[in-house]
Amino acid sequence: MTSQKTALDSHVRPTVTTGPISGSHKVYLEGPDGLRVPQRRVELSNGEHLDLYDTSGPYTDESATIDVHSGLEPLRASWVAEREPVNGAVTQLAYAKAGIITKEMAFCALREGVDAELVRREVEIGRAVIPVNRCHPESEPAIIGKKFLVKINANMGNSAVTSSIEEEVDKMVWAARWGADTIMDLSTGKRIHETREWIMRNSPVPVGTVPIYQALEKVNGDPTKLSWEVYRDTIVEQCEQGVDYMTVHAGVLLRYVPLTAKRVTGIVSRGGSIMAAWCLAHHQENFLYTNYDELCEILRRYDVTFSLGDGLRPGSIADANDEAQFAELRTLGELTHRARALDVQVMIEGPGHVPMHKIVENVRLEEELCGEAPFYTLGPLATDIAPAYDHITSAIGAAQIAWAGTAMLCYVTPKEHLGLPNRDDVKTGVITYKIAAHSADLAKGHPKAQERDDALSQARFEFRWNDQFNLSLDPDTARSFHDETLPAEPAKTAHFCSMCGPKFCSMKITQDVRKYAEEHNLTSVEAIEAGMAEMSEEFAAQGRQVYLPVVEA
Ligand SMILES: C[C@H]1O[C@@H](n2cnc3c(N)ncnc32)[C@H](O)[C@@H]1O
Ligand SMILES: Cc1ncc(COP(=O)(O)O)c(N)n1
Ligand code: MET
Ligand code: SF4
Ligand SMILES: [Zn+2]
Repeated sequence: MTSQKTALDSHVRPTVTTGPISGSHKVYLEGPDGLRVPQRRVELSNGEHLDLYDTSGPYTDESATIDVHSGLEPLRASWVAEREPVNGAVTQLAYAKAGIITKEMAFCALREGVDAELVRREVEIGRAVIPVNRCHPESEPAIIGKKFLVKINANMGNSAVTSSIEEEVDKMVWAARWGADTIMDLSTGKRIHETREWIMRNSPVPVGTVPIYQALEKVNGDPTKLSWEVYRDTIVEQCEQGVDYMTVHAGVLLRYVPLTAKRVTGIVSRGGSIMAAWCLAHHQENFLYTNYDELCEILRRYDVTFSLGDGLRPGSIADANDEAQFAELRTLGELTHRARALDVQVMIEGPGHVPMHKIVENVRLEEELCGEAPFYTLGPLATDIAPAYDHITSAIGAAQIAWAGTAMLCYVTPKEHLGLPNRDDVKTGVITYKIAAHSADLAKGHPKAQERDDALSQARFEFRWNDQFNLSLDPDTARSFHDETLPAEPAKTAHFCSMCGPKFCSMKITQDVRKYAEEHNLTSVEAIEAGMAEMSEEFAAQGRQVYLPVVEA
């Protein structure tokens, strides 16, 4: 285990422990121009190994941040410094339009095992984004788009009620370690700027924020006191700090607010409710909408990606796919095209609470209205009735919406609707969403997705217990569950576990069947049938039983 330190204020220096995920270590994929992409390699007991394509890898043997703070240059520092603007812009979108493959694009291509030209092309047409602020050189670029692996985001940040800087940095490290592709700092409590500074300088993954939260804090929590000027100063401050993408609720228009009046749960988006309150109090159009061009200009200077917020998303099954939600989506479509014309990258945030039969319509409409900009959805929860299990209710919706084309899934933790998640909740949320994202990758037929399932299944069938654990999303928990009943070392190669015991282990019986067939040269159907009867007697003599298949005449 290593402990990470930074050169920031020593009075609040958090000590964060990271360490390898069981049975794996860090290796590098080598690309052109000295490009190196960290990967997590699992060494198997049969002498093989598997490089996991789906994990960034920094928190395996060591963290990327150790590199940063051990005096090595941050990954992207020279990439950013060497580059000239194109058409006055420094965004990945501008470079892609100019036909340039940036280092970030090459890095993403290597990481995903695809051609760099595919990455450039998808960025150019806006179907993928690479959120990489020029001022966040520490981060390892990731590509978000439906042609690529489904990504997951982990939310964190303090609230006025609880949490400290140490706890929030700890959550960031924990989220990245278990496989979050991006994180969002949604702090609304004390020391927002300082908390974010700690997260930014230590995070190896892109960081998103919702700037209206900090703007509201600056006016003491009174939404009516907000103004474009306060907001603009806040985003410039966050751009300078290196925030890679920002949620902007510019689609909550004054005339849409009444559409929520008859909803069961009204406006559940924090940003959405703040903007609705401002619009009504001033009876003016949303200042994010009216100042949108200037907003684009600012984000363009840093290459910050828009995450156009779904301020009117449904917060209950009853409110799903209603007029308020889709009216806002149409406006987000307009804003997408305006930002793209100015070379600013765009993602679109999506719901929320949606029953399964209403999920696909959300994706198709988003694609149509927003020119296939990457969809970034919060779950959605497929039912409202299981508080304390909303990581599950939402993973059901998340797997389906990802299969239908959502590019990034925002996790939901077991604490949703109940309180601020802690570090354990962060891990549960991340693992749950890795399951949803990977299930979608499999169903979408991503060429590398099945490799891992096959490797784990093979290990399982061959009773290589340690390999089964090490190939899993959460080796620690898998191992501890197994060891709860069979902790002794020999059990790690035993041909059974405590579920069925030695005589009823179906995989063990299958192996016996195969072995017997091989030994008796039972290669034809007739021979197998003859052999089965014989084997049955042999097994019976050992006090075991096999059921012979009934073969129709
Ligand atoms: C949009 C989503 O963001 C989540 N959310 C809002 N604030 C925080 C926080 N500080 N930590 C974790 N999740 C948060 C809520 O769960 C909401 O559903
Ligand atoms: C996928 C997604 N949707 C929304 C938000 C913002 O939260 P809010 O809209 O409640 O301010 C978010 N951070 N991520
Ligand atoms: N659970 C709510 C939702 O579905 C969010 C509550 S906290 C802003 O969006
Ligand atoms: S999660 Fe809690 S604080 Fe947030 S909207 Fe729901 S009830 Fe309100
Ligand atoms: Zn909710």
